[in-house]
Amino acid sequence: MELHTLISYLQPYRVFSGENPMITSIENDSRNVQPGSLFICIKGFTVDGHDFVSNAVQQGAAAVLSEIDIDLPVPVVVVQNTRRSMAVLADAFFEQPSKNLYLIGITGTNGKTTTSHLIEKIFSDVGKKTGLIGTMYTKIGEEKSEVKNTTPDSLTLQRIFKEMVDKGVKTTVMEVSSHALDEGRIHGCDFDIAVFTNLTQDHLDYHKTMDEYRNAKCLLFAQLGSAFQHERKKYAIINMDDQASNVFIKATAAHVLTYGIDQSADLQAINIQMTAYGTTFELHSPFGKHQISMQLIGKFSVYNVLASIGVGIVSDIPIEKIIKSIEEVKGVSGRFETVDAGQNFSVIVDYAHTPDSLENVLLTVKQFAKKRVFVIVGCGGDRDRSKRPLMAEIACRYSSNPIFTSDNPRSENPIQILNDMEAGVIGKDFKIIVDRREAIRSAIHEAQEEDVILIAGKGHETYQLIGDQVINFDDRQVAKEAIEER
Ligand SMILES: CC(=O)N[C@H]1[C@@H](OP(=O)(O)OP(=O)(O)OC[C@H]2O[C@@H](n3ccc(=O)[nH]c3=O)[C@H](O)[C@@H]2O)O[C@H](CO)[C@@H](O)[C@@H]1O[C@H](C)C(=O)N[C@@H](C)C(=O)N[C@H](CCC(=O)O)C(=O)O
Ligand SMILES: Nc1ncnc2c1ncn2[C@@H]1O[C@H](COP(=O)(O)OP(=O)(O)OP(=O)(O)O)[C@@H](O)[C@H]1O
Ligand SMILES: N[C@H](CCC[C@H](N)C(=O)O)C(=O)O
Ligand SMILES: [Mg+2]
Repeated sequence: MELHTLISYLQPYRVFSGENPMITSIENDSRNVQPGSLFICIKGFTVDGHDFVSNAVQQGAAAVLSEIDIDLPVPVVVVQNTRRSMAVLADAFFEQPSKNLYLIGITGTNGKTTTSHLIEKIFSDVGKKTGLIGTMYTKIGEEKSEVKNTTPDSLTLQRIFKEMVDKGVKTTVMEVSSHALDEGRIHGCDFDIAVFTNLTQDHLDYHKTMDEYRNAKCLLFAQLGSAFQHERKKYAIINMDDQASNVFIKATAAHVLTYGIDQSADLQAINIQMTAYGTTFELHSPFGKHQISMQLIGKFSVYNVLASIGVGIVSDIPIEKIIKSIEEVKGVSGRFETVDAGQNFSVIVDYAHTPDSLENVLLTVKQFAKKRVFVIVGCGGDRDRSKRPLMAEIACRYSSNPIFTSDNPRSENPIQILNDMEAGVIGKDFKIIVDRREAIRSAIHEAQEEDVILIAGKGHETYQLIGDQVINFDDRQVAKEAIEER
């Protein structure tokens, strides 16, 4: 695309040089620039992309998008906000790919990955080619690619959408993180459905207050558009049991379908019964009453299922087919995943890394535990410090044998993170074992028949981030090895 055609999508800008080169790619990382690229300089949280402009030009950038006037031998387009402009340009450059996708966005503190997998299954079971974007990977049909963020930056996102469209994807389900919303990573996305799972404390390092965090999440619903737009109906699927539900409803002009357990809602789960092997409940919906018997465990799983059923219903998928898909789901990798190496006690690996998710998962474990409950838990470095004492307190409240350990300390001193956790449980009984492998081994060696060990926080992760090192580490593998050592 010629530079002038591309930048015609922008709001007023200044351009230096009358040249009109052919733009063959857009890049926001100087290290990826090739001859013909438009290099976009982003002022980041750690570095300023404007500082890499000379590298970009040396590597052949055909033009530069900047927030400041720079004297360069290639055309420089100056805009007020390059991050916002990047979303506009990426959408235009890749020919507005999200318009050709049935796009479902999921936001909320917990349950995004789980719910997106449930929704993906519902759609693929009715024969749609699906795409999925989230914490674990990007998936096109069965083909998976690694990701850096839960929600990629706008440029990467539009590139993925374009690849999805080219590969015949019809329905894309994506997790939308609060960081992504705040940074405008999803500007330019034409969503058909937005789902709200829940809002509890996380990421206050970034958003500072719960109000700001909620406002960021609301942006998905504001961006959804009107109830009927571009010949398509738009829906917001909202959890009525969450205190913030009404704020989310007010934020959207789209149609609203609600779900809940405790509050009355369009889709409601009644008479929930749980065993250690699954959950049953009665679904009351606009289509009548249906009995559901699923393999997923916990009240929190019922919420994820209700949200997914809501998406299926507003997408005109017959309710019987939706229910069949849900009942077939065994679980999502690293979410309440059991490790079985022939031992006579239970080991569960779960991705709970917020106070609310830890409480939910421990409450679920306690419902079935016949003997002691061990929990091995840590808190991520360079993340919300204020959740550390809360998570420690929850671990002590609901387990007989809490062990605090490391979970991706990143640039922080692991001992300092553990000190922050300890501040929430002064005078309580717990162990501290800094090395996560040793913490897991200790619990497994101590466990007796019918005890339960919950290993929380890392779920599907296959690494431990210590300083700037990425060390191979998989809770499931480490637990298996420890069981075999016994
Ligand atoms: C704090 C934050 O949100 N940071 C995100 C942000 O980085 P940034 O824009 O500030 O980038 P930066 O590293 O300062 O660099 C600025 C610019 O210089 C460029 N650069 C840099 C070096 C160089 O040699 N040349 C060059 O051109 C960079 O490409 C970039 O364009 O934008 C990047 C691209 O979108 C993200 O990858 C990055 O996420 C970092 C890795 C991160 O840790 N983010 C977390 C907090 C996050 O976003 N998490 C949520 C999930 C939360 C949840 O689900 O619970 C997520 O969506 O992943
Ligand atoms: N609806 C829910 N409500 C509360 N807790 C939940 C819910 N669903 C899952 N959880 C808990 O939260 C953990 C993380 O779930 P999941 O990965 O689906 O959430 P997420 O929103 O994608 O998280 P992230 O913000 O890291 O992407 C699970 O392992 C489980 O302990
Ligand atoms: N999306 C979350 C994942 C946290 C996972 C946990 N293992 C940690 O590293 O804190 C985050 O980036 O805050
Ligand atoms: Mg996720």
